[in-house]
Amino acid sequence: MASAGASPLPNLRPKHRSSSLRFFSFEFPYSHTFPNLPSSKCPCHAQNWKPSRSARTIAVFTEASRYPPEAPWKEKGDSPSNADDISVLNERIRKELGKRRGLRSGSNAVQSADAEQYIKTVKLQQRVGLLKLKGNANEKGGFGYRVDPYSLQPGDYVVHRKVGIGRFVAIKFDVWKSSSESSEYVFIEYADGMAKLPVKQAYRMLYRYNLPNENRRPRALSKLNDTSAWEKRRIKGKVAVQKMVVDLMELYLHRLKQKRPPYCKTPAMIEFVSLFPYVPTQDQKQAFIDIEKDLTEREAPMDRLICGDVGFGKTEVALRAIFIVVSAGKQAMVLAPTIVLAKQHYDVISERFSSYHHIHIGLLSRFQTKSEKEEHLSLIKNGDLDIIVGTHALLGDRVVYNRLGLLVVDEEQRFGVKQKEKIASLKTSVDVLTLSATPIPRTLYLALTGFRDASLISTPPPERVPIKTHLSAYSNEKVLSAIKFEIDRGGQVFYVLPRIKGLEEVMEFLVQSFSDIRIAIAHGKQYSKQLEETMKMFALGDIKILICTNIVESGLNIQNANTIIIQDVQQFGLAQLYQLRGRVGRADKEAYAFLFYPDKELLSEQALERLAAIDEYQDLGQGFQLAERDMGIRGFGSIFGEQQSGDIGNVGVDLFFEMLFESLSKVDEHRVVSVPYKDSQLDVNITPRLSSEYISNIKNPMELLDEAERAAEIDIWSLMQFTEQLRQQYGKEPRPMEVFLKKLYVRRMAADLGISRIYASEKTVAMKTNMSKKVFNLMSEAMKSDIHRNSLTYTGGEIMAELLVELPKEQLLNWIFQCLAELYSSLAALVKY
Ligand SMILES: Nc1ncnc2c1ncn2[C@@H]1O[C@H](COP(=O)(O)OP(=O)(O)OP(=O)(O)O)[C@@H](O)[C@H]1O
Repeated sequence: MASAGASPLPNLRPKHRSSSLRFFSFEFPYSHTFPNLPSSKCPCHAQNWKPSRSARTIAVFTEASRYPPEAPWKEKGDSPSNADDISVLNERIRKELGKRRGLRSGSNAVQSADAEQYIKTVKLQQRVGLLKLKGNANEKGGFGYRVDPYSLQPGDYVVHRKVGIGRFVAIKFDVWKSSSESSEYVFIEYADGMAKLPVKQAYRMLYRYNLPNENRRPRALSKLNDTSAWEKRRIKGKVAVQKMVVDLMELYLHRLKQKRPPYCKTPAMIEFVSLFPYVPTQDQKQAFIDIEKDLTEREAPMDRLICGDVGFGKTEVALRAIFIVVSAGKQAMVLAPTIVLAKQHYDVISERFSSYHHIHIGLLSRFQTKSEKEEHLSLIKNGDLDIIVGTHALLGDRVVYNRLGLLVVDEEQRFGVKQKEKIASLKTSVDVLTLSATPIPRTLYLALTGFRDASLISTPPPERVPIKTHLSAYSNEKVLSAIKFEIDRGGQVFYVLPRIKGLEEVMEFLVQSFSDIRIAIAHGKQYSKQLEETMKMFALGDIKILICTNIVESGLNIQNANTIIIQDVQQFGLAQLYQLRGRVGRADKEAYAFLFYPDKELLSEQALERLAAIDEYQDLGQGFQLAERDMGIRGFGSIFGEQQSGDIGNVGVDLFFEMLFESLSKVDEHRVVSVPYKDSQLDVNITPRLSSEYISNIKNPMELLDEAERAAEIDIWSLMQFTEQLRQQYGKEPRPMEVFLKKLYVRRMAADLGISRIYASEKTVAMKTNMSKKVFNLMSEAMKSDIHRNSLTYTGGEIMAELLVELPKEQLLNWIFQCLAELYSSLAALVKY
């Protein structure tokens, strides 16, 4: 049987275009494609096509069909084939739905009843989370992200929910127009004037304008007298937030549909647990319970995020998950972002599993020779390795697993787009545990309760002491005395620079003073063997001082290294600095971080602010506060993916978060219940007559029309595929056919939007719908065309449109098509079950 998805079939062109092209007849007995039409190269192609059972002869040619054939029936006034309404809509559908369909097969992935139950559970769980947040409300002035106006400094950028981005000037006493009493006002500069806001109102409406990237500033200030541009940005942000939430929810629902038998609770676990040399913290205990439940009580594969500050003990959580899976005879893969970290994980795992001789552990690394690598690949394939550790190389096609059960991903945000896609595709078939050292704000975590499986480790292991951080201008003496102190107490030192250039110079300087100890250089451009050797010797304690770049940034755990010196600290980002500092203080010894800048005079205001923050947040676990203030967005990235920075840029992080909370807590209100296609009625009396020229060119025209109807009945994706392929084969259709197709699109879109009937009377178009007013508001707000938006109103169960004039039938159909297409573009932001 020919498989359309696997090998693209040759493309079709109509017979009348044969002159310059080689074409031949092709007997095509039974295919996944629909009759007469060719397969496209789309990976999702033909997913929904029910094959026609009859054998048929089709024309095939060898040239790619990038250029749709020119249609002989093209009429004056026809829109060019690549920019008409249908192709614009098709393109959008492909863009918006394509990715999701790659991840989820079938359009009815989740049954409405399942979804209902799930939404209920989520709401319940979330209420608990939100209650906890409200419990903290007094300390933080509510769980919103609004700013305390008194904390603003002149020049700070702020966002007013209704007006947009401005610059804070001052808080001063002033009088309100007619009143003689003076009170305090917040003065904000906008592009076209100064706004004066009562302090009380400022508390309700103002946000700080933060961006994920600390160096970015808003492109322009908003205008007081024309808020339309701001309004557009705000709505864009709101819809983006909604889409993210719905996407998260759909992924979750989809995953719940996947099934695998739960793992057995193994008695051997008791022994494994007893071999952990520490008393776990409360948060660790909870995380152990969470993963054990995921693996042994649930049928849906696990997709849990273990989120915790640097050095707070996430690794043990992963080790226990690995133990459960491996004890059941499955393989576990541990994926690390760098080879140095992969090696460290390998060492830790080998040590922790050292009493289990039957569990075989392997490290796939670029340090290995070709034959070593081949050997490892065959061990993995034959199932002779139970735990496989490595970098992204483990995701390559050459790595064939025997019975992969668990994937542990360390610091997923550090992998590339392709690798993340691969990880996402694995999530439907294996259990996945993701470790993230980037703290997520507690508020975000609690608000997400129920939407994303996450365990938060926010308490440090006992006896951990805060890292003593010293920030000062560079001096040789300070460097030497810090190193001397550490070496004298038997410890080791990280010496970090922002660039490779300069490492040698530091080396020369240090060997003069510490000639009797081993000092080495490490950076990412070194030969792998050399780097491996250096890291190994540093881990063993043979090397006492490691001069390096931020290659040591995340995850490295060397308990005896308790002093870190960071030179040219102003060149590092706050998050990076936080991670770097976390390399020390990973045991119960007091640890020190010395942060040196060259000369305070040379530092920008921003750099000073950043450094002040790292200085301020020295206590253990303050990473979370830091996250809340400056890098919440990174933690946010590990929950939602990183693509949203553009949307966030529109409104700033704080307002974006607030919108996110609103959207999360209202997810059940933003729900569209589709109606069956057959029940969606279009009462616009227009019957297109296909020309004989067009019909004569088509084999089985009646069947083609039936196919179109069937495609529309399946879903919009199928209808899009149908029209695209029709055009590939026959060129842009003549107007009557376009009308026919548009009617199908209108009914399909209407059905998806929960619209059961569309009818017109003089200048009025009415659409009977089950959608709520809230949903209608969201959809119409997001409409790009003012004309469409302004003409629509919602009155209990009906959307009414008032047109300026009564339109002829065909134009009316076009209007309805456009209007629905606009409403349709918000569908991704709505729950659709
Ligand atoms: N409950 C505990 N009590 C004392 N020490 C612990 C405890 N849990 C873990 N540790 C130790 O703390 C150190 C840091 O733990 P681990 O490497 O798991 O941190 P992590 O959260 O993975 O940090 P990173 O994000 O930096 O990788 C390890 O040496 C580990 O053995």
